Amino acid sequence: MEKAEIGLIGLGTMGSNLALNIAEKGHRIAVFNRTASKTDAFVENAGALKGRIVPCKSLAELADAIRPPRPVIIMVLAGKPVDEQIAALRDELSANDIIIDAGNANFHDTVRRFTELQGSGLTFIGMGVSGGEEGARHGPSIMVGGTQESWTRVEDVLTAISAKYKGEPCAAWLGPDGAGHFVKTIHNGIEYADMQMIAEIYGILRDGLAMAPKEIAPVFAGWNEGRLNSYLIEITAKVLEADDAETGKPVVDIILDRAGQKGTGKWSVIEAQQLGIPATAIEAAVAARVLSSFKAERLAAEKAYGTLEVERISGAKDALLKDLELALFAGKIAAYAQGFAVMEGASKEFGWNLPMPTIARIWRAGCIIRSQFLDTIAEAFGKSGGKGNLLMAPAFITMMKEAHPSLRRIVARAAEAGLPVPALSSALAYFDAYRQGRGTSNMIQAQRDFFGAHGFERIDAEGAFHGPWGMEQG
Ligand SMILES: NC(=O)C1=CN([C@@H]2O[C@H](COP(=O)(O)OP(=O)(O)OC[C@H]3O[C@@H](n4cnc5c(N)ncnc54)[C@H](OP(=O)(O)O)[C@@H]3O)[C@@H](O)[C@H]2O)C=CC1
Ligand SMILES: O=C(CO)[C@H](O)[C@H](O)COP(=O)(O)O
Repeated sequence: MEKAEIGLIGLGTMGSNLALNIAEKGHRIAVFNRTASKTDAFVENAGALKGRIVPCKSLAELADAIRPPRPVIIMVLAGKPVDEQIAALRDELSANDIIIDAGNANFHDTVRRFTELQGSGLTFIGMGVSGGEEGARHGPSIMVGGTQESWTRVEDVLTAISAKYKGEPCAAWLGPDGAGHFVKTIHNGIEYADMQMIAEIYGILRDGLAMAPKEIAPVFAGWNEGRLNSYLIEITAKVLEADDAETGKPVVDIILDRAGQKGTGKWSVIEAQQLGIPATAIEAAVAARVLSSFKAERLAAEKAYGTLEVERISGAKDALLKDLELALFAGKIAAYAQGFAVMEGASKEFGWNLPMPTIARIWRAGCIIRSQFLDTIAEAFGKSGGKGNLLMAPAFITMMKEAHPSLRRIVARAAEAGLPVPALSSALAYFDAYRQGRGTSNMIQAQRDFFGAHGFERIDAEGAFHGPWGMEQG
């Protein structure tokens, strides 16, 4: 039988679609799934692509079906399952074969796996893939970490299956070992912030203006035609339009307000904290998902404090909608500035030399946060080389100057109305603190020195000083 060019393990949502994408681009692919019945069903439903798919019932069969040197993609749940698959593959593969972990791995695991495989003859690639089901099938954004030499060996197939932005492939080698998975993690952190801020604006429209889903849908659809144009805004409008077949009610109204999460948002926040880079909008988004999961506690608290009235915001609706659009845009700028700053911090810390303009470019299509906005970021980073906070790029200074007064008004009105906007208000506070030449941490320094003799710097002299606190010092 003709040998396959590539193998794939894990025929779940992402793996099955990625396998079809690879087959569609003309590559013969061998596939294996832990639950064999899924492999059979997958091949059965592969239609015209069936002839390019080699179903395998074991990893030995999979290895035998691929022409060496073998590239094998693992697309299973993150964590232990990946380690188990790598351990089992090591017995079946030989020198020069490449193992590619394409799931959402924690980059620390990727660095460890990369190191463990060094000297084994096998090569390891940690690859972030974004785009969900649809992206995997028709073109995801692909973020590769590993040796540059290993990237050249798989570049053709990965660029072929990736999304294209005006003909440019959204796949790139971003740096050694964990670089690809780190960038994918921060992509997801930004995704969390984007989604949370959209949900907060939806909350203002629903509870502040008492608008029904079908009234809100055209608002988002309209914004999708302007500066907020993005996949997430587009699907938000579609979500708001959809009805539940069983009840006839808008689907969004029957979905429980308890958000799930698989870990990438939390990893983003942990890494931001470890690197000492503020990522407050992302942190707020992760915390909001956690708080959303305390459903019973929230219901009890609502009972204790009393239910707030719906329709809490009044005034000229057109002006308010314009403010909401600009507020969301300003929040988005701050959240992306934070995400890119975390990547810049990691790049320095781990010596990765992450190519920021390339990252912005490969996020313009295929991935969940794809947007017109990323093209603006790519352009700004193209000029600056991607160094420094996005908030200091000339184009972003202009945009933020126009948009931040709206963010300020919306956060203030939401606070007055009792509507929670944690990500938007964190974004605003970050911006206000970032642009404040003289902040208030002189007081923190005074307090630290008062109770702990930690010392402080003066504005008018070099050196370390103590305050006149006397015996009260702790
Ligand atoms: N869904 C999405 O939008 C995206 C997901 N990802 C990432 O891709 C990866 C796969 O996700 P997705 O396809 O959604 O997940 P699914 O739940 O759809 O599929 C999971 C796959 O993992 C396999 N698997 C689970 N546990 C084990 C194990 N212990 N040993 C061997 N195989 C195992 C399953 O096999 P079996 O059929 O036998 O259970 C199945 O093939 C994850 O890392 C996810 O975070 C990345 C981008 C987007
Ligand atoms: O990687 C993805 C999108 O980019 C996955 O859909 C991921 O599952 C999203 O994260 P979470 O499940 O935590 O919301």
